[in-house]
Amino acid sequence: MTASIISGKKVSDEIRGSISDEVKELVSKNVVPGLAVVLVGEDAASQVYVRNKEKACHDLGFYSEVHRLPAETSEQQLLALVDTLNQQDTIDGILVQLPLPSHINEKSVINAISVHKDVDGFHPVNVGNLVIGDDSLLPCTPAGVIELIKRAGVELSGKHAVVIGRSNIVGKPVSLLLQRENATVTMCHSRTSNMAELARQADVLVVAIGRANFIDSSYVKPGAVVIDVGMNRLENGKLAGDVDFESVKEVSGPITPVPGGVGPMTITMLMKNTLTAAKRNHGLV
Ligand SMILES: Nc1nc2c(c(=O)[nH]1)N[C@@H](CN(C=O)c1ccc(C(=O)N[C@@H](CCC(=O)O)C(=O)O)cc1)CN2
Repeated sequence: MTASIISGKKVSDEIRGSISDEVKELVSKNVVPGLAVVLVGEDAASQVYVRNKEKACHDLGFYSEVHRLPAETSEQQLLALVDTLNQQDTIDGILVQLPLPSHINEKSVINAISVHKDVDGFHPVNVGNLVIGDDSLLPCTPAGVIELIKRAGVELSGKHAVVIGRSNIVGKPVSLLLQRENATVTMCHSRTSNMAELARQADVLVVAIGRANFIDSSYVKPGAVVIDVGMNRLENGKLAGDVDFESVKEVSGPITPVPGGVGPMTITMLMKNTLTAAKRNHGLV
């Protein structure tokens, strides 16, 4: 039997509806959440994502600034812009779109963003708070993954979750958030020798490896929930996830599609973080 689809678009629209209502309330108090997005270079995928973020801001009534800088921008020039945005009262959240050109040190840039305006949740202080379980701005894609699982009605407590991939922006934080929901978490990565065997033990399988259609049905326990974080642009221009959707949906439980799954949730969680930052910056929480 074909699996049910977890629609990130549908869940995202529901959450954005709530965000829009909250923004209207804030605006009535003369508070307009402001997001600054910085894009360095001409990476095509990044341009799409930044455009999606800008549109979400406009749709939800946020103030939005997008700074599009040439690829030749120096690290110092970028750091100077971040410093200016840190001090700008109309800006509650700042993000610098990744990846950056190789001559710029990503860690230096992330560290330069004010912790309170770090709506990506990448700053070491926010990451540290995530690790120890303290309140923090959460990284958007991991937070979106958890929200999708919960809204699909999946109980995580006591379940075995297997995360394939250990990146700083997805694999590691999503593993921590799954633990926070009392799942038992196995993290697989490029050096894992028995990945398929471990993946088949998962009640919930989260895949974030950046390899198109890599995970087929041989990695999936019948009925397991499958969350595909992959975002791979194929030579024909189409988007593919890390999961071979057509094969896996015949054995899995609820599964996210690509596009229309985790991607829209990333943007929505960014809007949620920006709203939270705005309320905090104005002493409303
Ligand atoms: N500073 C950041 N950089 C990057 C992040 C991030 O969270 N912060 N994450 C990824 C890219 N990403 C956000 O920027 C992102 C990826 C995909 C989507 C999305 O909406 N995908 C759509 C399809 C879009 C398309 O047509 O290509 C979908 O899956 O339905 C949004 C955001 C790396 N960089």
